[in-house]
Order: sequence, then C-alpha cells, then structure tokens
Amino acid sequence: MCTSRCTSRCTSGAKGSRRWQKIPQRDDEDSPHAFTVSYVQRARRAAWRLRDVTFLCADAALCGRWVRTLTEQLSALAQRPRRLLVYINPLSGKRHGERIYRHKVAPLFSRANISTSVIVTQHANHARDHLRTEAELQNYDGVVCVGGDGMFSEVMHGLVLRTQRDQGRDHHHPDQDLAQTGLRIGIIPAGSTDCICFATVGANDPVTSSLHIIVGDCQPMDVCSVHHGDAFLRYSVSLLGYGFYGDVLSDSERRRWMGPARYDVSGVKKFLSHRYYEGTVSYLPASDVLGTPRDRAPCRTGCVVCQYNRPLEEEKEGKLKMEESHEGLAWRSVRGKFLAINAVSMSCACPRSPQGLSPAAHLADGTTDLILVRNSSRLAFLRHLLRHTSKDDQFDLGFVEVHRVRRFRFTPRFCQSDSELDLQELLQEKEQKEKEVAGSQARRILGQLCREHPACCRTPPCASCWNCDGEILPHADIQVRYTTLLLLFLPLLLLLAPLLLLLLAHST
Ligand SMILES: CCCCCCCCCCCCC/C=C/[C@@H](O)[C@H](CO)NC(=O)CCCCCCCCCCCCCCC
Ligand SMILES: Nc1ncnc2c1ncn2[C@@H]1O[C@H](COP(=O)(O)OP(=O)(O)OP(=O)(O)O)[C@@H](O)[C@H]1O
Ligand SMILES: [Ca+2]
Repeated sequence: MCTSRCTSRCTSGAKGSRRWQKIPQRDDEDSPHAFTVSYVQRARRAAWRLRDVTFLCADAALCGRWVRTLTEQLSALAQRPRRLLVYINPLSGKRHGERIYRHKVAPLFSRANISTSVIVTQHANHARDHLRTEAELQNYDGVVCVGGDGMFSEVMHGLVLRTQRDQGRDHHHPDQDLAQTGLRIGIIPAGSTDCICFATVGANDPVTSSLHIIVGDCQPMDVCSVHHGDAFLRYSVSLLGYGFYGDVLSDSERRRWMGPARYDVSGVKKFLSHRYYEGTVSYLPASDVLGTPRDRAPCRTGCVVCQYNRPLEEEKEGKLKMEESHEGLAWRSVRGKFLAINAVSMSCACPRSPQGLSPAAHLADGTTDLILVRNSSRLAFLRHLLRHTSKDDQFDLGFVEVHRVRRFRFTPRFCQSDSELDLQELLQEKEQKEKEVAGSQARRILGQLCREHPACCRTPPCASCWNCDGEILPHADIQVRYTTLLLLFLPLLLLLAPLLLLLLAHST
C-alpha cells in the first residue's frame, strides 16, 4: 500500500557516494513503477519508530519481482505473529486504553498483515477468566494486553493456569514445577505504573511496543509462585512488597478515581505514618549464580547472565533438588522490624524509578532479589527512597540488605504460635516500658505493643499486606518460589540484521 507520496530515489552523487534525495512525486502517467518498504528505525531512549522508503523501478516486471521476493522473505520469518488475541482494559491508567489501541496500535498491526480479535474487558478478571476457559488459543500466535501491570497479570494468570490445567498439573502444590506457556504475551502500556513494559522494553510507548510485537521474537521471564500453606495465592513477575509498598497499594485502592496520582498521595501518607512490621524472613540464597544485586550490570534482552543462571528445563529438577537437599544448611533466617520487604523478579524500572527497585535484577535468571529495609528514621528511609530516582545505590545504607534468592518465606510476628515466641521477653519489654514512662505515653506505647501481639491482649493484630504486582494478597504468611518462564514478544537481539526489522513491502 502506498505509504508515502513523496518518494526518495537512490542516486549516485558526484563522487559516486550513494545518497538519498527527495524528489517531488511526478503525477504524469509515465511515473516509474515504485514500491514502498516500511521499516523500524531506532530512536532515542529505546523508542522505535516506523519509517518508509520508496524504490523506483524502470519496469513493472522488476518492481513485481522485488515485491514478491521481499514479501516471501518476510513471510518466511516464522517468529512473526499473524493472528493476535487482544484484551483492552478501558479503565487502566488515565482510561485511554481503547483510544491508544485504535489510533496507534491497530493501524500498525493491519499494515503488517496481522489479524486481531479484540476484547474490551467488561469487569475485573474478565481477561483472565476468558483465557482460562473460552479462548480458542490454537487460533492465535500470541496474546496482547492493552493496560497496566494488573492487566498483564490477568493475562499471565489466565495463560499459566490454562496451561497447567491442559497439562494436568496441580498449581496448588507448592513444589509443582509448572509447564511453560506456548503463547507469547505482548504489552501495550496504558496503565499507571507500567513497570513490566518499562523494565523489559526500556520505554512506555505504545508504538514501540507494537513494533516489538510485529517483529516479535520471544524473551523469557521469571515468574514466582506465591502460596499460603498448600493454597496457591498468585504469580508475580515484578514486585512482591510487604510493609511500605503493601500499605501504599492498599491505601491507594480507594483512590482509583485519581488514576496514577493515587500512588503519590498514598505514598506520602504512608511515608509519614512510617509503620514498621515485625516478622521472620527465611530465604534460600541462589548459590553458584553469575552476578549480584549490586553489580550494576542491567539485564537487557538476550542477557548472557540469564542464559547462564537459568536452570534448563531438564537441569531444573536436579539443580533445585540439590539446593533443597541441603535445605537445613542453605536456608537463612532474618527476624526483626521492617519498614519494607520487597522481592523483585525484575528491576521494576518505571517512570517513577528509572533504575527500578533492584537495577541489576535479571528478567529470566530463575532468581528474585529480596530487599530487606529494616526500621530506621524517616530521614534515613527518605534517603533510601530518593535514591530510587537517581543513579545512587539504594542498597548502600546500613539498614538495607539485598539477597539474590530462589525461594523465601515470611512469617509475621503475630502469626508465630505463642510457644515459638518468648512471651516472657514480651512481658519484660512491657514492664521495662512501664518503668520508663508513665501516664498517657505509656498507654500509647503499650497499645502499640499489644496491637502487635494478640497473645498479649488478644486484640486484632496489626500487619501490612503483600502487594503482588499491584494486587493485594489475602495472607501475610507466604512461601514464594521461582517457577516457570513466560514468553514476551521482544526481539532477543536488538542488533538483528535490518532485514528482520522490515515490516512489509507493497507496490504503490
Ligand atoms: C521523594 C520521592 C521518592 C520517590 C520514590 C520512588 C520509588 C518508586 C518505586 C516504584 C516501584 C514500582 C514497583 C512496581 C510495582 C508494580 O508491580 C505495581 C503494579 O503496577 N505498582 C505499584 O504497586 C505501585 C507502586 C507505586 C509506589 C509509589 C511510591 C511513591 C513513594 C512516594 C514517597 C514520597 C515521600 C515524600 C516525603 C515527603
Ligand atoms: N473492564 C474492567 N473494569 C474494571 N476493572 C477492570 C477491568 N478490566 C481490568 N480490570 C482490573 O483493573 C485493574 C487495574 O488495571 P491495570 O493494572 O491495567 O491499570 P493500573 O492499575 O492503572 O496500572 P498499573 O497496574 O500499571 O498501576 C486490574 O486489577 C484489572 O484486573
Ligand atoms: Ca529474576
């Protein structure tokens, strides 16, 4: 199809140097035969743009041969999607999802001869349930979600749960290895945080994401499974956050009408309330892996660290069994008061934090970076937060520690049975406080102690909740393990030959 009226012609310059020059479109009937090729041009900051170039041919036969050859070459690229299932969340972010798709994405898909089935979701979990039950997955080469991280999470859950059911695996069993999903997922960013898109593509731009899908390859991604005892809770690919990020999320839920700004309002509010939470974190460090959370080597698609660290399918059994066989030895425990416990399977880079919560976390290395922020002063915590908006090392603070782990579990203090906890210690703490302060202040402090331990005064415990990719988990006591790999529409090697980045060739 003719995509540009102004045609460029390759002419040999004075010194034989070949250069393009724009020549005005000749309207007379003997205008030569021409065909237009659309291609991807990399712009600044990981953005991709569509460009056209038109070639003039002396005669129709030559023109036809060029178009046929190019079209054959392009259709031979097997990894390119031909048919996509698209879910649009009309309420994501600033509620521009549908407009973004219709104006920016659909025209590109049609130019690349991609057929689409579009579903605008009518309620929460519509996409997840449709994927899990009704969708005829064999008719598609991939699924696209237009929305934010929550929409991606829905599509991911739908695909992963459907795959487990189809392959007869029980996802409730915490040690059950999951089957890989066959279909790739493409993300068109239209949400409030969009950290999954930003951390994988490097930009939150619908056109760039569309072009990645069109030239698509597949980029694997870590997925963590979260269980409470033997009950499956959710999968996570970005942030599992307890304490600060959990409180920010639960407080922001009632402010959805504010759109993305809801997180900043709740963020300031929860920063000022400065709550800490007691509990025990146990984790299984990832042994014999390349890289550390502080090596400042960011993960890019095609990352060699990921390829080295990720247990291959057949190896996975052995490797994890080996680590678990030394379970007693390898597991470590940390007990204390935490402002935030964050487990990130990827950097979680997003517009709010360009480097992300853990800048050197890898997309598909089979590990999760566990960040423990212990109780500290507001000023110290603010310094830690501020470093997320610059290139300073947010782990280089005394009250912050980070570990690269394959599994971890968390038990909030109020969950431990009385026998485990030294009640004596608690009562002594109370008597000590009673001696130190008198009157109303004592009541306030004792109130805080009591609230934190039902065994003391049988009052409902105060705890935070887990923020799992932007959704609230129903339990605070969880076990988390690295599990399967997802596949995203991302070209593995961004430096592929230009031909692969061509979109299509059409005679004009
Ligand atoms: C003073 C500036 C400090 C800036 C601190 C920036 C840290 C931002 C870190 C962003 C981490 C995003 C992790 C992504 C999680 C997603 O799976 C999830 C679903 O989309 N998004 C959220 O949970 C949404 C989480 C959004 C959290 C926003 C937190 C905003 C904190 C503001 C604190 C202000 C303190 C000011 C004191 C006067
Ligand atoms: N049609 C719908 N009506 C109501 N809720 C929906 C609908 N479709 C999806 N949802 C739910 O809306 C929630 C938010 O969607 P999404 O995450 O895409 O936007 P966001 O929260 O603004 O972005 P982010 O997660 O990046 O911050 C998701 O949990 C999703 O399950
Ligand atoms: Ca990872």
